[in-house]
Amino acid sequence: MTAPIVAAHGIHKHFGQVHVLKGVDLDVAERELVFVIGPSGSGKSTLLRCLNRLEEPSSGSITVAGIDMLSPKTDINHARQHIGMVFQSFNLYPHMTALGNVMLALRKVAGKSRAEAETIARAALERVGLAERAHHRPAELSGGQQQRVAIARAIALEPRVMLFDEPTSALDPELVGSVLAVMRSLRESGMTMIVVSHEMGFARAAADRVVFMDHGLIVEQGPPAQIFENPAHERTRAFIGQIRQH
Ligand SMILES: Nc1ncnc2c1ncn2[C@@H]1O[C@H](COP(=O)(O)OP(=O)(O)OP(=O)(O)O)[C@@H](O)[C@H]1O
Repeated sequence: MTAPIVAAHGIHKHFGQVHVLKGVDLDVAERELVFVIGPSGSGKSTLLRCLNRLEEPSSGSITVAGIDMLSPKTDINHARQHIGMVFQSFNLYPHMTALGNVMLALRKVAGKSRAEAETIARAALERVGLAERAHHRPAELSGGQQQRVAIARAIALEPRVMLFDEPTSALDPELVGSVLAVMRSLRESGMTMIVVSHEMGFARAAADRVVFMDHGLIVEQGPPAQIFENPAHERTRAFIGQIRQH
């Protein structure tokens, strides 16, 4: 691997007495799409949240796009511009339009002028297929459209890496495809992505690597075909069997 764009080494995270991440190492190459799977409570969300320091790791090192994320000298708000994050719940401001939500991030986080922010926000909404809905409020949009606004808000900041935490699990099944299509086009444009999700079809089609986490550790990783069809570990096999039944 050439120098990884995300390098997380020896990550531990405790919540009080609970040891949630127990020494996770994850290197991600530029343009790679890494899928993270694992049982509920295995630490997948916590790992993503440590990568952009929404959570403070108890120990370890994290570098993203050359920035030492854990250094006290790092301006974390500035650093987060490089790491877009999309959550299960879209976290849009309900009183603002789609355009307003995307513009707010550009104005507050990137310090863009109103005119600049509007131009960039419109282009980002276009990219997720929502140019026509720019003036709709979240309540006037489907869940899939709201999630696409959230993606537009993140990509408008031109991040180097995108983190997705169960981006489709709050959506009605018929809306999942539209969000996956946007993720696929991002992937095709060369975006580096780390995706926590159980969308195995998408993982098979788009992921370079699947990482299986259990009890705060990466148990096994490899290409999707290997992890889904021929996992080496009993725990991976049991988990894949479970998600297949859903
Ligand atoms: N802020 C917090 N305070 C205390 N415990 C937490 C906190 N956040 C997460 N945990 C605990 O850390 C463990 C891992 O949670 P995490 O959300 O990372 O798991 P996950 O693999 O993403 O699970 P899921 O698939 O259910 O989202 C869980 O036991 C959870 O209860």
